[in-house]
This record gives sequence, structure tokens and C-alpha cells, in this order.
Amino acid sequence: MPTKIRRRSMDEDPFGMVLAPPEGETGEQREVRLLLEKEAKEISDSIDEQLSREKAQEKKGPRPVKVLLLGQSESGKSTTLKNFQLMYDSKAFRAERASWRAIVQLNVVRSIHVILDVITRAQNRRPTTGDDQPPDSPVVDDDLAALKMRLSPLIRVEEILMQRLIPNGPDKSDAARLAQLTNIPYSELPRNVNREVAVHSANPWKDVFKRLVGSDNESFDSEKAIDWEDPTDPGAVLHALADDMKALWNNRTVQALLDRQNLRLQEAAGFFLDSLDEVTSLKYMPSDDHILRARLKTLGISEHRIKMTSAAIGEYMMWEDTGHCEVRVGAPLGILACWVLADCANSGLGAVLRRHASPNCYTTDFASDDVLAEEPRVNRLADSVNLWTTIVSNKLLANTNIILFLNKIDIMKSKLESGIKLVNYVNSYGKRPNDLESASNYLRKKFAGIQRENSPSPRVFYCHMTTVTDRKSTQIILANIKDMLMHQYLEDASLIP
Ligand SMILES: Nc1nc2c(ncn2[C@@H]2O[C@H](COP(=O)(O)OP(=O)(O)OP(=O)(O)O)[C@@H](O)[C@H]2O)c(=O)[nH]1
Ligand SMILES: [Mg+2]
Repeated sequence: MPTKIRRRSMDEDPFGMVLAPPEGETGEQREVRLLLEKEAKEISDSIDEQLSREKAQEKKGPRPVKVLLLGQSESGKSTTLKNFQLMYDSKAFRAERASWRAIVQLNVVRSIHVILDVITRAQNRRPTTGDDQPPDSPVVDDDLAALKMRLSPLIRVEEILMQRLIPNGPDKSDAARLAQLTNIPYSELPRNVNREVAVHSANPWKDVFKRLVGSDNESFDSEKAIDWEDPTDPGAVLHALADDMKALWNNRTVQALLDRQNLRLQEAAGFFLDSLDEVTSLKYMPSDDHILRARLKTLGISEHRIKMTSAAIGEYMMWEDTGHCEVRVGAPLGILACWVLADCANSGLGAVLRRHASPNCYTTDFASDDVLAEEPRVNRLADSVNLWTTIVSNKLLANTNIILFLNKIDIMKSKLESGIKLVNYVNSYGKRPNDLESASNYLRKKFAGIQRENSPSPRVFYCHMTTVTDRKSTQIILANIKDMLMHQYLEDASLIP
């Protein structure tokens, strides 16, 4: 479609032009634009307030370490954050158990919903010599159709959980933003993008699920934290349908249908169908590992504070930013980069956050990569490299430590072992051995090289190959990071040479 270009007269005010509403704006577009502007202003104001509060606080006590978590959607930022919380403020982490229980339940019913949809599509195919239907297509028999019927109440459970999570429905501004980024109407975005539940950082969803907590809540970290008598709690329905869910997941026709559609649910975020016994048990409370595996997409910038007991570091102030990456899907190799910007006091973090708070930055990031907007099944590794280059060359971040997590190494390992070739996604990998050690060494060197060439000034490069759903290995890495930061702090304070 041709783009209309408005001629600019010399005496027009350039600021006025930038701020003026687009020509021919409809009432609905205006409403959405005003909503986005209002939201951007609110975020900016709250950051200003926050910055002033921080400055006052920093003068009083041990200085906080500011950490910004960046990376693509699904790269593991929230999971990394949960690990920080679990390690340094386990009480706060465990106090959220009841909320994560609801998310695990939602993850389960969504996986079941995906399977029920696959069955429905198979049932709707005409049983004739259909053009696109191979002759050996799996057939949905009466037993499977009956199983599907019995599980249909779970769709209602999903609706109830979503209603609690997002009481006003999906955030209109997020929908508008996604549509803006891609030029694809929200309703037509790829199915796996459109379907994923996402909460905006401003949404106090954890408080909503805490309503499940009974009055006798002296211990959040136990089954006492749940009001088991709550008639709207989905636990009872999940328990009653547990055997049917297991039968569905183990059904051979279902597995064949999923295979045909290349739907590998076990590799998808928030997969719990292999833990149905635990998750559907009466009085289920998620373990720490389940909380790390639970998936809830976060949008916008969310801030978290983790109190420390160390004398030098007062607290971790952490921000997770998902701004620019929400519609990037397709991970043929599984490896994902998540980077942690560990700040020293005087970096431009506040300014960077402000920039990210503006919806414009999403457009800028995407405008630079048309292929992604039009072809969402892009190789995420290539996408990661582009984002990494942008981050390391950012002048505002020149004085920050950057720690790169090449995450989901477990998935990469299993994919390499299953025969997927790295060279098919990274041509320059050439004839190197297709094993995890060679692949990770190669990627580490590549990311280090980009950092060296693009950083405005030299800095130390830290890189970890991670599986952040694995608590133990991640905690060792986080302890190393803390030691490194403490060392730097003492060096800055001239306490060590
Ligand atoms: N197998 C595996 N799963 C992981 C790993 N890291 C994260 N996950 C899972 O991947 C999913 C996505 O992780 P998140 O931490 O929510 O990703 P995010 O970067 O915060 O994503 P957005 O909020 O969409 O930006 C979650 O279900 C995690 O449990 C990993 O190293 N290995
Ligand atoms: Mg997240």
C-alpha cells in the first residue's frame, strides 16, 4: 500500500509537526494514541519520582546495585530475576507461592487448550480425499472425541484465571502497540503471539491471587496460604480431571497430531504436562523449581527491589524490560541471550529507562528490522546478535558492567544432540564439531568480539552459559556476580588497590 507523504513547509514548527496528530486520524486511532501518550507520561513521571527517592535513599545507607535485565521475549529475564530473589530474599520469593500456583494452573490449562484446538482442527478437516490432507492423517476416534468433551470445562477454568489476572481484558495499549510494530492487526498476529497471556508491569497481578490466601496466613510458605474452601479456586476441577488430562497427553493420536503440526509442547514455556500428578494434587503448592518454570509474559518495565545483608551492597534494584521484543518468536536452536547490566552508581540507567518507557522506542527498534516485522519466524540467534550490538554500543551504558547470559543451554544441548546443525543457522560456524562445548565456545567468542568492537570504551566482558531454570548452577553464577560487584565497589571506594 503506498504511503502518503505530507509535504513540509519551511515555516512549520518542527516540534509541532512531530507532536501533531497524524493526518486523517480516526476517532478510534486518536483514542489509542491518547491512551499510549497518557501511559508514557505516567511511566515517565513515576520514574522521575523514583529517581528522586533513590537519590535521597542512596545518601543515607549502603549503595544499591542497579541491574537492568534485557533480552528477547522468553529469553529468561523474569526467571533470572526469580533466581536473584530466591537467593537473596527467599522469604519474599516464597510469599508469592500462592500467586505462582495460579500461574502454573493457567500454564496447564493453556497447554490442554492448545491440544483441544489441535483435535478440533483435525475433526473439522473433511474426511474426503482433501487436497492438503495426507492419506495417513491421524483420525480422531470416538474415545478421543469423548475425552475432549470431558475436558472442555478447563476452557472455562482458563477464562476464570485470565479474568482474575487481567480483569479488564488484554491491555488495549499492548494490543495497539503490537499492531503498530508489525502493521498486522492484533487479531491476526501469529497464533502463538496472540494467545500468550501477558501482564503489564503496572498490573498488580500478584495481589489479585493473594486474595486466595486465607485469614490464617502466619505462614505463606505452606498450604495454609491458600483458602481451600474458595469455590472459585480451580484446584478442585483440575484434580477431578487429572486422569483425563494424563490420558489426553499420552494419547497416541494426540502425539501424532502434535508432531504433524511441529508443536513441541514439552519445549514450550510453562510446560507442566509431565508433572500432572503433582500439579493436580489436592492442596498443590508449587515447589521452587515449579515457580522457576512457570511462565507469565511480562510487558513494559517492571521494577523489583531485593534487600541484601551485605555491608557494601544495600540492595539490588532490578528492572526487567521487555519493551522491544514481544513479537519475536521461533527459536530453532533454543539458545537465547539475556543480558544483565550491572550498574555502577553514575551510569545513565535512569535515562535509558526513560527512553525505554517511551512507546516510540519500540517503533524505532522494529523499524530497523523489517524482516522481523513481516517474518516473525526469524532465527532468534541472529536477532540476539543484533540486539547485543545495539546494547554494547550504547554510549549511555558505556560505564556499566555487562554480563551476558547465553541462556537455555539445556535446550540447545538437546537440540544439538537430536541432530540439529548449528551451521544451518550460523553459516560462519563452518565444519566445527556440532557439540555443545564447541558451539558454546564459538558463540561466546562471537559475542565477546562484538562487544570488543562496538563498546564505546574498553570494558571487562563477563559471559555465562546458563540454564536459569536450574537453581543450583544459577545460584553459583549469581554468587560470582555478587563477588565481582563487591570487588568493583571496594575498588571504586579505593579500599583495595
Ligand atoms: N528449559 C529452559 N527453560 C527456561 C530457561 N530459562 C527460562 N526458561 C523458561 O522459559 C520461559 C520464559 O522465561 P521468562 O523468564 O518468562 O522470559 P522473559 O525473558 O522474562 O520473557 P518476557 O517476559 O516475555 O520478556 C519460562 O517458562 C521459563 O521457565 C532455561 O534456561 N531452560
Ligand atoms: Mg518476563
